[in-house]
Amino acid sequence: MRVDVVSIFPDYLAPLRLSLVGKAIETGLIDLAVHDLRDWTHDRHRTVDDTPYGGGAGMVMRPEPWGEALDDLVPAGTDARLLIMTPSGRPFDQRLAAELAAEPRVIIACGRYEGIDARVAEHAATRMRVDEVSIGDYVLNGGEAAALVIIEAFARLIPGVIGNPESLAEESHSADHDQLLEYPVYTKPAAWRGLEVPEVLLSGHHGRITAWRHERAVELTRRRRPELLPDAERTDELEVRPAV
Ligand SMILES: NC(=S)c1ccno1
Repeated sequence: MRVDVVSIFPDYLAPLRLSLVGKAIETGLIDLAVHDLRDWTHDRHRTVDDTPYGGGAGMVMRPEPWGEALDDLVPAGTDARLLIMTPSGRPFDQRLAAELAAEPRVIIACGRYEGIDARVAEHAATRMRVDEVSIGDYVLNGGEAAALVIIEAFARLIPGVIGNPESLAEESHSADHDQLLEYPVYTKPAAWRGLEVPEVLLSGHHGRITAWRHERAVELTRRRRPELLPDAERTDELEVRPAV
């Protein structure tokens, strides 16, 4: 899989060279290229922004550098998916992460200032798939932090990136886990500061352990994210429990 990231702060993406994503890049599972948008400017000051039409505070990213960058990175006839990081985008979730993990090429545009001229997405959509994506209902100073989150979320789903694919099966929000939140996990010691590991987990009874874990996942999801509950697990009774 080829991933291109375009930013005016390319060094912000340096952490991608670490840990599992970094190893996937080293082994060639992921081909990552990070580009400086200013390489597609032609003036002495390498200008990427200008004042907004219609007035208002702040600056808007000019369309020309983005247009030329996408022309170079996505030649005509190339199958690619462009992601534009913006707080006004569609919510990023595990389902979209799984979609992206199956893409041959992803280009991520990291906006700054008040955002990227809207015509960039409009023009790009005439020749590639474009998604304006948000990692949450909050505003960052730019799209770079969002790009780090999204790349990590989909890269780990690419076969071979995670050593043991079994560990993906029961994670929060995974399709194999009915999109439930993950059950609580424990390791040695069995007793710590007066707190005991739930006895069932020490029983060696795999059927009971599986049932207990599912019950905890449903209970946690009902308490923290009831909208994620599958219909089969929804109940009408109001459960009053300590907020944990
Ligand atoms: N919430 C997202 S993705 C964002 C990008 C820039 N600012 O916020």
